[in-house]
Amino acid sequence: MRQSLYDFAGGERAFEPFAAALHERCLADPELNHPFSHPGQHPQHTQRLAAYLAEAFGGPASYSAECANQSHVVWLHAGNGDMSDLGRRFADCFMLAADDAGWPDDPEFRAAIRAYIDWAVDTVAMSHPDDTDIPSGLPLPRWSWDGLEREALDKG
Ligand code: HEM
Repeated sequence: MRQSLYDFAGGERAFEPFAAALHERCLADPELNHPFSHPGQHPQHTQRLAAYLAEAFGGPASYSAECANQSHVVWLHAGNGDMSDLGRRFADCFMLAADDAGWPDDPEFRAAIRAYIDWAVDTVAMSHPDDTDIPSGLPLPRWSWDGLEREALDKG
């Protein structure tokens, strides 16, 4: 079986540096820094984001086991109105963070993670701009070289 995106990125050690770089990139962006500068954000933000992304890319299901489910993450981003420009900026930061963290610059890998983040921006961050009424118990979506793993979604 083909290596997961998680393993290809570098496995366990690859995700915290990536999440830290992504957070730095967001803070350095003139628009994106606002949502990330609100008080009361989770003190373990970077670690939780790292665990979420590791699981999304085929790593261990630690975020689902120890943190929360997809419903919570969608809810965190819901009800903020039109964020389309922020979404595009976030996706750009995501790709720059891959460089910052020294992730492989293999073109197929980069295309797979670009496809993921474009999809995730729509699904996670912008699916509920005007309400916070999120279906409960949504499983964390897994992404592979071929895109969304629907089977994982169906199984929950
Ligand atoms: C428009 C783009 C986005 C903005 C402005 C944004 C903003 C935020 C903010 C402000 C937080 C911190 C919430 C808190 O701790 O109170 C957060 C947490 C988080 N975001 Fe985003 N986000 C965006 C896109 C995304 C995307 C596309 C994903 C998924 C790939 C994502 C995954 C997460 C995760 C996993 C957390 C941490 C949840 C936890 O603490 O358990 N975000 N986001």
